[in-house]
Amino acid sequence: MAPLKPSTDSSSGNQENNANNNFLRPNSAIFNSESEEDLASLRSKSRSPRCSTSENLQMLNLRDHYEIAKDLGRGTYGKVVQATCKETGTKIALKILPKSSTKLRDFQREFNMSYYLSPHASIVDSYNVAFETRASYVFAMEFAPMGDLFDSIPPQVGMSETDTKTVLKQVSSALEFMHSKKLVHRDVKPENILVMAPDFTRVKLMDFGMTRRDSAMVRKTNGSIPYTPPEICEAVRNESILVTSGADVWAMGVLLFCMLTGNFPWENADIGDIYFKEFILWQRRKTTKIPSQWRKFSPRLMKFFRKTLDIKPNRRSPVKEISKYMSDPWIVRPSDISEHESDSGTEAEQVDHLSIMLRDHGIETKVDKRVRDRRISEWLLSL
Ligand SMILES: Nc1ncnc2c1ncn2[C@@H]1O[C@H](COP(=O)(O)OP(=O)(O)OP(=O)(O)O)[C@@H](O)[C@H]1O
Repeated sequence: MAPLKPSTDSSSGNQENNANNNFLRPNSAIFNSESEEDLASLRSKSRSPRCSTSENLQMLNLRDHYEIAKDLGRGTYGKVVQATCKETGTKIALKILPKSSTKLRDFQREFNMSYYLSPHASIVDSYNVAFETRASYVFAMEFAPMGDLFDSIPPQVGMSETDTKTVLKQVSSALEFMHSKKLVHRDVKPENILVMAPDFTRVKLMDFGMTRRDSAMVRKTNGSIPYTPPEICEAVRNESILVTSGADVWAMGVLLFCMLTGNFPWENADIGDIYFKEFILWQRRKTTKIPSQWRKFSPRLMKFFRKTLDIKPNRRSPVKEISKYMSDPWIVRPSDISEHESDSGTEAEQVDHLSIMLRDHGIETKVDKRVRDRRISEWLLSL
């Protein structure tokens, strides 16, 4: 089981772009101009513009208008700073994306998405403020004094069941809202959930840089992190991939595991990852043995995981399904789990079991790794 580390960390499973560590950046392919206009007009219908917007970027000197207090976080190409507006005294967060690594179109898309979605209670409130400086594009959003959820998950311990349920209820509501608008977030992870109250009764989804229309085709330009679903992990660089809400459902399942354990379930949802392989064998009912790191969960929660973490995106439950499990216990005490373990073998036995099954299905291990992994994935999908 992989210890929980920030998923921008190069050790968190990024295989393709570790060198420049840009695997979480928005893809450049994507929204056609028609969709872009749709969003802009929807946004202006729902909220009234107050000042410089992404369609009409004003050139400003940042420090003339804002007092910068400190860095709140750095993404791959940009950063977020805490600032106070000199004119109004309002404390805000500014997302600053350098022009050297950000296309205007990508900036506009992210700002428009954030602003359009922000009326939802569990989505970060974006102000209608976007401008450019000599070197950067900038937009404003509400400031979250408690930072992001990643820092609230005790490593290798996890959060309490109550707090996890409180968070998940809000995140699933935000995702349900996005999915109802045919939008897919595509970057659900603790670093993109802001904590607004110490008891987690107010958390907010943020960072819409990767958000795209459901059913759009995008190119894979980024590597994989533990939240990336298998259908995207297996795609090669520049391959066209279909955007589906199932990607958010998968990431939500991984997020739930991380919150309850303080660990990642695997580094990559790729058949070359032993922890993923073990889980999928159980998920596809090829073994009744629950992998060890999942044994603290109740049968009801395992049922939810089985429906959420399905290899086939179209078989995954919609995010709202989580509401059916909210009143169930999720964690069983260690004394309650012997029953789950009764049919277990060692992890090594399970891996042997997989190798034998692969051999029985004619999948050689001496072919090129990518070809082999693709064949294994195809075989698993056909089970
Ligand atoms: N409104 C805010 N209030 C407080 N902290 C924030 C706020 N927005 C962002 N942060 C912090 O800054 C970090 C980076 O922000 P963000 O995810 O928007 O940047 P990014 O460049 O898109 O990152 P990534 O590389 O993950 O895509 C967040 O993980 C969070 O810790």
